[in-house]
Amino acid sequence: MTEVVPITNDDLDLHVDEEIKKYLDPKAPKSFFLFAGAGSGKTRSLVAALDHLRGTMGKSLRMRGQKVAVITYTKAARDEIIRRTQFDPVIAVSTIHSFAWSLIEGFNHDIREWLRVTLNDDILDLQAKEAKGRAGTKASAERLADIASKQRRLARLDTTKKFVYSPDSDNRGRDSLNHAEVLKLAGDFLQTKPTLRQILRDGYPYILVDESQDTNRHILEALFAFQAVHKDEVVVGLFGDMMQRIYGDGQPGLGENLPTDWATPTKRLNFRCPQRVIELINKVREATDKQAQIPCSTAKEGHVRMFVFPSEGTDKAAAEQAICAHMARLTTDDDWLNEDAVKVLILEHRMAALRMGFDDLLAALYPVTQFRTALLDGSLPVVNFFLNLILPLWDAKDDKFGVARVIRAASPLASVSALKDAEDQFEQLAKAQAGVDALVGLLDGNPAVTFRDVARNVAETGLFTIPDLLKVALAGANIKVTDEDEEEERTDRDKGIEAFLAVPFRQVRAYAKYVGGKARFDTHQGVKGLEFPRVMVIMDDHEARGFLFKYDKLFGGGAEDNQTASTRRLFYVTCSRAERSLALVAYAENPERVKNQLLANGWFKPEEIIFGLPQL
Ligand SMILES: Nc1ncnc2c1ncn2[C@@H]1O[C@H](COP(=O)(O)OP(=O)(O)OP(=O)(O)O)[C@@H](O)[C@H]1O
Repeated sequence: MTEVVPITNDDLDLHVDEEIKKYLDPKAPKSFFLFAGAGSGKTRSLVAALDHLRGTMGKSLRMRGQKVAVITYTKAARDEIIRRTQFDPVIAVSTIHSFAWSLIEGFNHDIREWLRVTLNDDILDLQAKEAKGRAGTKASAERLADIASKQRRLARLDTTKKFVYSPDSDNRGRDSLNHAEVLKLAGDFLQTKPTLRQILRDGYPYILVDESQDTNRHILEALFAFQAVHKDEVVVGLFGDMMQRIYGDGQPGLGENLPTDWATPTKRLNFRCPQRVIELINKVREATDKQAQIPCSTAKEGHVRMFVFPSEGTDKAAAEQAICAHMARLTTDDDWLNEDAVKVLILEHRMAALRMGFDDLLAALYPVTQFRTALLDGSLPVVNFFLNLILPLWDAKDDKFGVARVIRAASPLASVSALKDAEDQFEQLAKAQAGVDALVGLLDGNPAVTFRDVARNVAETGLFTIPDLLKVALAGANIKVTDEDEEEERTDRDKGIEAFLAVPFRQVRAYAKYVGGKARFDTHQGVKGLEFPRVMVIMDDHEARGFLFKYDKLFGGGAEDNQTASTRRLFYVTCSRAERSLALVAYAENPERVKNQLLANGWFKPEEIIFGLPQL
């Protein structure tokens, strides 16, 4: 095992930031591609570049009405960069979807014609498939429905005056564009419309893209085309790491065959991880581009342990608790015993839901495609009725001011107009109080109360206005479905809400913690760009039921294919989040095979691999 030795000179990569400053010189702009390993300070270099631009160019950019465009992968990353650049309006930070929409919004005629061609092509394609396929099958029924829906949309095009889009919603309106269309439209328009390229050049002479290994390929290709035409007037700067490409949207060979006028600075240090973690991620990376990182001078030795359990028959909660205790002893870091101080990475939201206790809630609503995004970001109205009104009210039951706050803000019984119209205001307020008492009476000491019980209770007292979708579900609650055909006719949405209403109300608390970002759990994919002192990575193919990633295959010496490669990249991302110590937990179908492979591939020392419950 090649040991990594910390560097004595942490300035090894300092020249990169200086070079970037030169590329940003408006008299000699040079586009660049800064690709480097995890924790090497790419985001830091991005912020340094922005600070430099604000300091040297801020005034002239403002005078010309220009801005620096920064494209981030997530909203959280966007907010972080906005914060780190002190909310300076000259820095326009957006996610790829907002950026794309800002380019094409208002080009209604061009959008219409683009959609006309695209929809026609799609319909022809589907019709050809239908002609070849078998009639009467599920696939055929879906194809026919798809054709009909595209034809309806086509017929509507001429009456659509203005196309609308929101980067943060499901865009289900008549005149809405969907997320994929907006990215493709922006990509196509930028490639084919010189006017749009000029608008972009005049508005944004600097375009910096973070996490560009995962940035949508249509937009990246268009940015390359844009840069090629305006290379002496603009700078496009791409930041990223191909080893951290974990979404399918990016450009696979990004960085290969870069135009010769692009600069390619790189960084070799890792400022985040301890030595042992860097040694591991260098090994993991060996199978791809062999880029090895060097620890910075202050890097501690650090700890890594790999725990392997059979996927069947293991009490996972107990195992994970024992691992925390073991890690606390091994690292002499008692924060491993503090739930809130350990970041636990799971593959699927379901794995967090099971561990936290909102699995029924998730299982009911997650399958409803139109609900999914809102469910995971905490903005789904049918759940938020319980989350934002009922839960805070119940929590405030012993605090009369707290109760009054919720009631005044949201109860129609205590609204200004209700009180004004009431003959007797005290009587009116007593009605609201009776509603509160009925609700608290139902919830107190009664863990089995379901969302439906709560909704009915509130509907009876009129304490809050029930969202329409819940009203629909309550209306149908007593009607039994008589046969399979009838069941088929019901929408997934209605079935999902019905299942949700049968779930115990108390699951909403754990759900609130998870979507509020306060849980110790996060997904493997969701922590890209972040860092935590103690990281536990849970790898459980069976529980995750995923088909994109398979840890059994990565650890068990399976064939080297796309799935193994993407799992290896995901593993690299998760391991490289650790600032101090790292516990890896694999629930394997064949622990014996995993054991032999792990011992053979040299990623871990024998004493770092633990089978079954660790001894304290
Ligand atoms: N030159 C430096 N001196 C001291 N600390 C640094 C330096 N560069 C980066 N860091 C620190 O190292 C950590 C990782 O930096 P950063 O998040 O910018 O890396 P990254 O390359 O964007 O990582 P990743 O690709 O893993 O998301 C941060 O805590 C950052 O403050």
